[in-house]
Formats: sequence, structure tokens, C-alpha cells
Amino acid sequence: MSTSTARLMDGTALARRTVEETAARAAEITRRTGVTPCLATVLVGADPASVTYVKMKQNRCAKAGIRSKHVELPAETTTEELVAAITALSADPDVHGILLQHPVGPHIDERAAFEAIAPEKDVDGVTMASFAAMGFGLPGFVSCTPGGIMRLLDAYDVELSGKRAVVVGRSAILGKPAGLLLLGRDATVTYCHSRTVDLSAAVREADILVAAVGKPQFIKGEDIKPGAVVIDAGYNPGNVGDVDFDSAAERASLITPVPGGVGPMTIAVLLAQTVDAAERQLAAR
Ligand SMILES: Nc1nc2c(c(=O)[nH]1)N[C@@H](CN(C=O)c1ccc(C(=O)N[C@@H](CCC(=O)O)C(=O)O)cc1)CN2
Repeated sequence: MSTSTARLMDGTALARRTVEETAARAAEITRRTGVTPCLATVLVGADPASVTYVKMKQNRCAKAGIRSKHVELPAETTTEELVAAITALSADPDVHGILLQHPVGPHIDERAAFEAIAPEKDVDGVTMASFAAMGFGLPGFVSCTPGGIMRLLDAYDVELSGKRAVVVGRSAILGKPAGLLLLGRDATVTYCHSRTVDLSAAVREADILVAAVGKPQFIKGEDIKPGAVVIDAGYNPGNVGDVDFDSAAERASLITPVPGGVGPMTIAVLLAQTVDAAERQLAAR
């Protein structure tokens, strides 16, 4: 029997509210300008998880009154072909946001492909321009999962200033930007990764723990500081997070479940930023 004391951070409910607000904003743009906000999704190959995520994004767009334009490319697409496809979307005035589903095949230079996204259409927050804006605390588009994490922390009134935040993982679209956003809110941030010596000791220091390592149930409850806020950003096969939920929930004060935590917020932020992008582009015309 679980002796859970943690309160759940309900990402499904917060995402629903966020998408409802986004849908109202999208409808208002369409009413006022006759233009419907549009997200282009780019999928290379047919990795089953990526196919599912892109379908989820398209379905959510449809529910929010956002048009989606889907570009599907074969697995053997070259970097040059992918860059050309994304460059065409960047120049297309009917497209307001562009999402390249990660990961692409190992033969593709993913960074070059991300950089082909026009900064004003980078609603997934993956370009160097967006990363720099996150680092300097300037307005811009944030990486969607880190942005969703920040919205969850705010919705549950988690104090960040002066708190020790430990981010386990340093990927370009998740761990690194998550740390930058926490730093921007005056948390004291430690990044941990595969070369970290005594990871358990670092995790035990965390008032706020972000698990973004991509290893199922890697973080165990015994390493959670009592009262910590635990954000599980893992999306491993079978909908398993990076945190061993039952043991972590015995010590945490707040915890995100998988599924139903960070995942739904990732897509909610993507939609919200697509409408932001449409608003800005239409105002500039
Ligand atoms: N270009 C990007 N690629 C990837 C991103 C990203 O933000 N941008 N993130 C991940 C995967 N991802 C979106 O792409 C994603 C993962 C999980 C979920 C989600 O809502 N999961 C649900 C459960 C899923 C289900 O019901 O089948 C949950 O956690 O409740 C959304 C998006 C990698 N690539």
C-alpha cells in the first residue's frame, strides 16, 4: 500500500484550461482578421512515438481552432532537403508556427534543420535565437516542455526564488532550457548528467527536481528531499516517467504524474505560442 503524501500536479487539467484560453484567442484572431492561425508540423520518417506525438499535436490544434499543415518526409531525407522544406515553410505567409518533430535520423544535422525555422515562427522554442532569449530573460518563444513545467510550477504557487533546483538531463530541448528558465526566476540551478559524480547526493539537495534524463524510473524516492517538488519530464515507452512515482510520492510535497503531468502541457504551450506567433505576424502586416 502506498503511503503517498504528495499532492498531484494535474497537467491534464491545466493543459485543458490553457487550450481553452488559446482556442478563444484563436477564434478572436479569425473573427477579426479572417486568418486562422496555422501550425506546420514536420515529421521525418515513421518512428511510432513521433507519429503519435505529431497526431496528438494536430488533433489538439483542430480542437483549438488552429489550422495545421502537415509535411511528411521519408526517413532517408537529407539535411539539405529538410532544410529546404523548412525554409519554404519559413517563407510561407500562411504558416505562423513551425514544429520539427525531434528526433530526426542520425544522418541529419538536426541543429541545421532547427535553425532553418524563422525565429518569429519558432513556436517550439528550438532555435539558437530562442535559446538566447531564454538565457537573457527576453521575450520570445520558450521550449515547450520547459515552458509547460514553468506554467505548472506557477499554477501550484511554487516559490522558486532562492530555491535549489536540480535538473537531471541536459538535452537542448528539455534539460538545458528548463535550467535556464528556473535560473531566470532566481532559483539556484544545478545540472546533472551522465558524468555527474554522486548523482544521488546532488538530487538529495533539490527543493525542486526536474527529471529529464530519459531513463524509466531512474530517480528513486530514497533520493528525494522530504517536501521537494518533483517534476517528472520523462516520456519513456509505455508512458513511464523518469521518476519512481510511488516511492517519490512518499517524500515529495508536490509531484507530476506520468501520464497526465508535463506531457499535456508540452502541447498546450505549443498551441499557445502558435497563437502568439500568429498575433504578432498579423499585427506586423
Ligand atoms: N520538436 C519537438 N520534439 C519533441 C518534443 C518537443 O517538445 N518538441 N517533446 C518530446 C515528445 N513530445 C512532443 O513532441 C510529447 C511527449 C509526450 C506528450 C504527452 O502528452 N504524453 C502524455 C501521454 C501520451 C499518451 O497519452 O499517449 C502524458 O504524459 O500524459 C506530449 C508530447 C520529444 N520530441
